[in-house]
Amino acid sequence: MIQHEPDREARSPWSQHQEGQTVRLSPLHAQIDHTLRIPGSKSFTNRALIIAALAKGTTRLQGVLQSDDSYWCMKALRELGVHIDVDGDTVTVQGNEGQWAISEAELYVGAAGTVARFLPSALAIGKGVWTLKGSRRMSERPLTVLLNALSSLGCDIQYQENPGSVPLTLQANGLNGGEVTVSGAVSSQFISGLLLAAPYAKEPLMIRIDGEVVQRDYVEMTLDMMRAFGVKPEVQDDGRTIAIQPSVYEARTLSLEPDVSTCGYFWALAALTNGRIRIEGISAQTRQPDIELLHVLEQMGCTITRGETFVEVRGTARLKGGFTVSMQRWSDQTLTLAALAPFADGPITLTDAAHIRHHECDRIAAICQELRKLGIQVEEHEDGLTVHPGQPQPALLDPHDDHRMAMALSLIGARVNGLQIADPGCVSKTCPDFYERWRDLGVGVDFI
Ligand SMILES: O=C(O)C1=C[C@@H](OP(=O)(O)O)[C@@H](O)[C@H](O)C1
Ligand SMILES: C=C(OP(=O)(O)O)C(=O)O
Repeated sequence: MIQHEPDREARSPWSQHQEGQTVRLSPLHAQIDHTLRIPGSKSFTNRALIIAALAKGTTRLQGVLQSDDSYWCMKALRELGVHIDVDGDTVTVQGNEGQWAISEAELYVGAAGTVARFLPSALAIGKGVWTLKGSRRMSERPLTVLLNALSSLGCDIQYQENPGSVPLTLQANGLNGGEVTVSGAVSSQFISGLLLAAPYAKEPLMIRIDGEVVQRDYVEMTLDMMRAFGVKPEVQDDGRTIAIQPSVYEARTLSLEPDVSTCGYFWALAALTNGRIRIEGISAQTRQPDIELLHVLEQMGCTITRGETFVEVRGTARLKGGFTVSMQRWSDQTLTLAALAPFADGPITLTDAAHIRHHECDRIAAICQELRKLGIQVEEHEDGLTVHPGQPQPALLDPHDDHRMAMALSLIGARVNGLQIADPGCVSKTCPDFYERWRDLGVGVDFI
């Protein structure tokens, strides 16, 4: 029934659903008119945790996300001897000034791209031997570009199964400085990973970026977070070269923004059901690239109010389609738009997102497959898809063990009676209580 067996080991204790569950959704019983708060950004959470671990002093983070991705990040850091105290969404981290207390350990990164791509460089600055393991899917996701860069800077990497992927053993004796060239054409996280550790290289490190970077704003988020902890990256050559002097992160007290990628599902729900959703604690000026969704919702006929500390979306009786949009900068919302598209009055084409074939699943193939199960006409392209207007028919859908597939497809369940999604627990990667939130907004949610 479900083709893509979930990798249960990658679900953390913060996951809220049991094995074998399916969720059955039914349309809203009243129009949505709500103000919400959304948990902290996964991207800021894991950047802040890793920097705080490397910092001098005790950092206090507020608005930390509690989900699988942040759980595996904290667990790995704890296994490296970092003291982390969690009190709700407030987390205190005692920094190690770049010296890992435990010099031999096996670390599990789960299905978290941020942990798999940020931890190797942070380990490479230390002295020790560490084994990195991850979910089944993680061993298929690209890592070679980052690992080659680390090898060229003096880190020894042995692969246990396939060259260029986890599981692997990393033997480090400090990260050399100098120059390294890295491509961000498949993932921006390779560049972010190198940057996060760069202040602790033995000599100044110059990172040269080769070619176009997908989702470049995530690199800017990394640079912003480094600056917030007192390190001053020197960005030159239109952002293509970044120099980092040997320096130390200084502990801070920081409040993290809500996760705009998660906000996207809630704004899209208002768009789709002609409702109103205001999300507090976020400004449209955020660095998080998925905020771009607002422009497309506007183009589709929604009304957006951008306050200083909130963003509100009001839906429309008929969504407008008939356009093409490049998802290169904010591709985590590709699935959200693909799920809205059948309800628009013209086809929607999403382009420049070939890299999402390397995310939690091959997202382009997966969304096409699932939309077709609903009777929707879809064309798959190498770098995206075209979705045609149609009336989705209820079906049992497979989220391919991908949180964003489940959350995006759940939008359709707010309009189509009896839509079922297998393994709803996969939402715990970034939003463990997604279905409870959906239910609180009036969508019918039954676990069967
Ligand atoms: O650095 C980050 O926090 C992220 C970078 C992006 O990944 P890629 O650059 O690998 O596409 C994004 O899709 C992911 O959800 C978070
Ligand atoms: C691509 C994603 O995650 P990761 O950090 O694992 O790359 C995502 O959350 O959509």
